[in-house]
Order: sequence, then structure tokens, then C-alpha cells
Amino acid sequence: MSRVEMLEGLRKVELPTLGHVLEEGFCHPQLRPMNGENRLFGIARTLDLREPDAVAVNHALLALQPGEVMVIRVGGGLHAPVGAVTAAVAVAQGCAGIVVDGPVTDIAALREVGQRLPVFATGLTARTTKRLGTLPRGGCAHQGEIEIAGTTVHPGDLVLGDAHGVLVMSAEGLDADILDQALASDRDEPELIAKIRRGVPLADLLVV
Ligand SMILES: O=C([O-])CC(=O)C(=O)O
Ligand SMILES: [Mg+2]
Repeated sequence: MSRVEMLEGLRKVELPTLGHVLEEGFCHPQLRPMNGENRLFGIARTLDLREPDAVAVNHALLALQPGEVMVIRVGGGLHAPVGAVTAAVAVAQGCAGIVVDGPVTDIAALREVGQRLPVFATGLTARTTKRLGTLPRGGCAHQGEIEIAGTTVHPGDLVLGDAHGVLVMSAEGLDADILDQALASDRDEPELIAKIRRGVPLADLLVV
């Protein structure tokens, strides 16, 4: 399987099926979809927002490349770094989605762009970041390793999301065998469920 085929496979495979074959990389379930149950797939750009600095967010937004997912850790977890304006900029930059280990704001505007910009976060708040300008003085770190919802994220990691939450995978760690297993499971599962519903003896179907 070529790398392009693997990425295409990852785009298609059900996240809970990956959950059958992987143990690491799943963010804590507190991180959930905020603006619809849309599929997220892209490359991580990380921001460690140690202070609630809107200027640091703007620096990261300006650097965004198409297909990237903005992944933000919010120090203290009380300030929203993402809302109507941030989301509009992210869409304009071709961003694939946003993951915030913390709250977001302006939920109506986020829902409007849900199809193009899936946003995952821990909740909502009206308390937003402020124009502190601490990034140039080292108050926040852009494109370093961060931990979000119990999972380590490096810039360039693959970030997947759906109704079930967020999964982070190292781009190098992509394993064709694991992906094949998951795709086969997705292919076979409808037939297994159909047999259960048809009344085929359960003992003939379940692995025991
Ligand atoms: O300013 C912020 O921190 C978030 C916000 O409200 C927006 O992007 O509209
Ligand atoms: Mg706003």
C-alpha cells in the first residue's frame, strides 16, 4: 500500500474501527465536536497558549497552510482562543479544522462553518483571549510538542476526528497492516450485524 493509499484509507476508515486496532493517540472524551458531527482529517499545527494571548493565536493563524489542523492547548483551560473571527480566518487559510484543549466561543458562527471547519473543544465560554502580545516574549509556543486531553501532539502529526472525538497519529507511524485490518473490519461488519439480525446462532458468530 503506497503512502497516498494509506492516507486515503485513513480518511475513510471509521474511527471506532481504529479503536479496535490502536490503543494510543485517542484524546480524552472531554474533547468533543462542537459544531456538528463532521469528519476531521489533517496535519497538526500546534500552539501552546500558556497565557490567554490573542496575538499568539493570530501569529499561528497567519502561518496556517491548507490542510492543516490548528491544535491549541489553553493554559488554565478557561479562555476561548477560537470564535467567529478566528474561524473565518481559519476557513480563509484553507484550515482543515481546529482542536482546542479548552473552551471556544461564538458558537452560532462556528456552527455556520461546521462542514468546512470542524471544531473540537472541551466546552463553551464567553471569556476569550486578550491582546497580550506575549508570544514574541516567549509566553506561548508555536509548533512545539504539546499535550492535549492526555495525548501528545507534534507538529506534522495526523489529526482525525468525528462524532466520537479526536485521534492523533504520528505520520511516520502509519502502519499498512493495521489500516488493512481496520478497513477489512469496516467491510465485514455490516454482514456480521445482518447475520445477528437474521437469527444466525450467536455462538457461530462471536469470537469466544
Ligand atoms: O478573540 C478570541 O479569542 C476568540 C473570538 O472571539 C473570535 O475569534 O471571534
Ligand atoms: Mg468573537
